[in-house]
Amino acid sequence: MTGLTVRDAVFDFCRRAGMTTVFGNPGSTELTMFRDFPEDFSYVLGLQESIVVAAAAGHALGTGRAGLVSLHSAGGVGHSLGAVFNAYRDRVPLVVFAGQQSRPMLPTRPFLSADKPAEFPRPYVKWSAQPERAESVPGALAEAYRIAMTPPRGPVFLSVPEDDWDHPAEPVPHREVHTGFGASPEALAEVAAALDGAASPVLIVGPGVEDENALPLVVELAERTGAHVWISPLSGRSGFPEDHPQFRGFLPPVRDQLAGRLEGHDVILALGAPIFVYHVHVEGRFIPEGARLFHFDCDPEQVAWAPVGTSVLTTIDTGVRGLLERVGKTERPLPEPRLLPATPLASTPMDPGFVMDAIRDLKPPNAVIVEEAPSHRDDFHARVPITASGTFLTTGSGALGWGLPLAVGRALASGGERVVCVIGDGSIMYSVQALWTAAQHNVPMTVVVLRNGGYQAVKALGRRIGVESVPGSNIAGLDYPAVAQGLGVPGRTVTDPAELPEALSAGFAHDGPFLIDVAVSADESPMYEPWAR
Ligand SMILES: O=C(O)C(=O)c1ccccc1
Repeated sequence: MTGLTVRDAVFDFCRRAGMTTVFGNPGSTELTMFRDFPEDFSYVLGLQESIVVAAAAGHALGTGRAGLVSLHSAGGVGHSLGAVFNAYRDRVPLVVFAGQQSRPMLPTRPFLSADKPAEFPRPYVKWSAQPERAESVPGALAEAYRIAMTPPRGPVFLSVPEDDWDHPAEPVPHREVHTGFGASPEALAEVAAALDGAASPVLIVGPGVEDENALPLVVELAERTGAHVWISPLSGRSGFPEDHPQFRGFLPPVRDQLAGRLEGHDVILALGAPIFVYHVHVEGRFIPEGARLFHFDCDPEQVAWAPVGTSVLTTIDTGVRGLLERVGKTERPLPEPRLLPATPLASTPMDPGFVMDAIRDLKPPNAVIVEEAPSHRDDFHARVPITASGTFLTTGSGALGWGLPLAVGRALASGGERVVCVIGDGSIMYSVQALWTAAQHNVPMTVVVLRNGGYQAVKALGRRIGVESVPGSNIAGLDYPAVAQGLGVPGRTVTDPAELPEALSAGFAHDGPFLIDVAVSADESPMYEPWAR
């Protein structure tokens, strides 16, 4: 025997994996996990479990390592699940520990205990277990971690009864796992031939490109082929330099509109992008008639359910590298340059576009934008071009309450860059306690609340189908700077457009978190129906 406990072996493994920041919210069933908490680990407290998970995700996206999470038994896991759903769909690697009552108590269903703990977070975890024996916990963690980090990455879940942590255990042997994998030469030759022979190819860049640090390769492929480039609908990451002359914009999450944007292209190559994320149902073609679609992704399930096209199971870096070895240089006409929309006139309340343009012009050059302002998403993308990999994050899956804690976690991983969280007044209230964590750690984050007084995206989606009045969609009467102040974050309200530049500049330069609440006008048009505008 080595004299080690399960706890020693677990922390030793986490240390070797670079997971030394625990995002958590503790309870009695986790007390034994934290006996003699190692000095080289830190614990970041979130005041509710969905905040804990989203902050760990922001940290993971900032560091490139898996996030480490500790949740309280059944209730805590329940609170976290909306964020776990986003982490799963957005492919963020997280190792989630959950507490559990001691094994001898479990037969009589004690207070706080989880029934069928491994089933609770499914299907939104890649792997889930409560090991049969205490001494199996470290090995189960190693397996879980490797699964979390294997493309497509995602959350894994480990329920550990509290009496397991003091149990003797062996250390986990060191192992390496190389997780990239590639397409067959035949598949690459087929796609390369299609690109070479295309009259007008188009690339659709999805979040997988950033996940795999493949952006330089994708830019090279775009320039080699002269293809137009779109970002996939509702992508949760930046994907392509939006000031590049070949960049065309974001595809709409509506089937017929999306196919319309691709009209005129004969060869479509989707890279790390699901085909396709839609938000509302409309009948129609997936892609234009006669076009050939090729789809590169690392997820066997996605290549199975993709409704059209030829899928190639590959990680994006290896797949694109393989294409670059085979595709010739073709000069094709560049698309018309994209123009920024005109800045709206100053008004009270302010047009949201007026605020976005000011954010674009005044934000620090290395800022990372975290966006959760659903009714302004299209306008935001049109006005604030993202030009560097890793500098835009949002939910690609839709569970709100993710953006603010994601920004806090990303700011905790900051190497000097400022995080600018652009968020709706509806969105921020799902997880506003995340401001407290931001204040405790004095993170470099500026929150800009676009306050339009309601769940405007829901109203706008209602308008597109003739539901003119949506019950429960007004949320006026909240004082956001006062709420922030109560959680330890200074803030101010701006109603006069003339004050906005000074307020933003001061907020971006503030030492620590700062909140700016801006009264904006509510858009009256239906969502996703541009012809109605
Ligand atoms: O459609 C919705 O109800 C919704 O919650 C949502 C989430 C993100 C963006 C837009 C709408």
